[in-house]
Amino acid sequence: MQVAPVITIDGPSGAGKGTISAMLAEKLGWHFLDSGAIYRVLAVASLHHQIDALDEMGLVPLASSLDVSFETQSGGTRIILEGEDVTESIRTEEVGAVASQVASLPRIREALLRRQRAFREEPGLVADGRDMGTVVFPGAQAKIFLTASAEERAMRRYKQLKDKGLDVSIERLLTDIQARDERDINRSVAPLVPAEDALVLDSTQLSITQVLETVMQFVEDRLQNN
Ligand SMILES: Nc1ncnc2c1ncn2[C@@H]1O[C@H](COP(=O)(O)OP(=O)(O)OP(=O)(O)O)[C@@H](O)[C@H]1O
Ligand SMILES: Nc1ccn([C@@H]2O[C@H](COP(=O)(O)O)[C@@H](O)[C@H]2O)c(=O)n1
Repeated sequence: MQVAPVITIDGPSGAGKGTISAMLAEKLGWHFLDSGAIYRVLAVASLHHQIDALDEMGLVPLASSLDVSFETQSGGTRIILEGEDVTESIRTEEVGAVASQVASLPRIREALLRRQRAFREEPGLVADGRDMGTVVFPGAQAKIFLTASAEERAMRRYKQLKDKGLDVSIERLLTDIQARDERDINRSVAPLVPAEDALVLDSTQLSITQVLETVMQFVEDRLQNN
């Protein structure tokens, strides 16, 4: 049976995965999976239900039956958790930190696998995360590992949050990013690591346009030769 093609974009927090994945999906007219949003939603659900972020057995039923929907509207995708719009509230650094704790639990990752794979639909999928090319879609047609220095990623996040009118400290953002990197890289399951067949792209010195051009060229080449 023919299955829809997949392009995976993995990498650390703030590397630009979401930005590039959304642009690529738009250009190709493909679906887009922001897998980090699923972990973030679970983090918020754990707070709602007062389940500790490291209580693996307590979180499994919640992860397996997570009441979340991704509703595409003209202004973008709205994320609805248990009837509440959490599109903006899942984006805080605090929720990101809880998400990375929840994501370190093997049974939680297992419980979320099917939900992520269900996004693979015709005409194709661009999937953004940490383990898209290594675990969730190992047979993807093109895999990219997008990275940048922690200092550059903290600076990008700082500008992003300042633009939203939030008062943040760059030192604190850098510490948070380094802690999240450490947890994502060193966890026992699905650690943050480039897939063997991934294009590793360091965007520290590259603009969004330059990254998109490089990624597009690589993807076109892979899709033609697959
Ligand atoms: N090459 C780049 N140069 C400058 N700024 C960039 C670049 N790529 C992305 N950005 C900006 O950096 C910020 C973070 O990007 P983005 O949210 O896409 O990162 P991410 O890897 O998806 O992070 P996370 O995994 O935490 O969701 C955004 O404000 C985005 O516009
Ligand atoms: N495939 C993934 C995606 C995300 N995570 C974890 O979730 C945290 C939040 O992700 P963002 O991309 O929205 O920042 C992230 O720090 C990871 O710990 C994951 O493990 N696997």
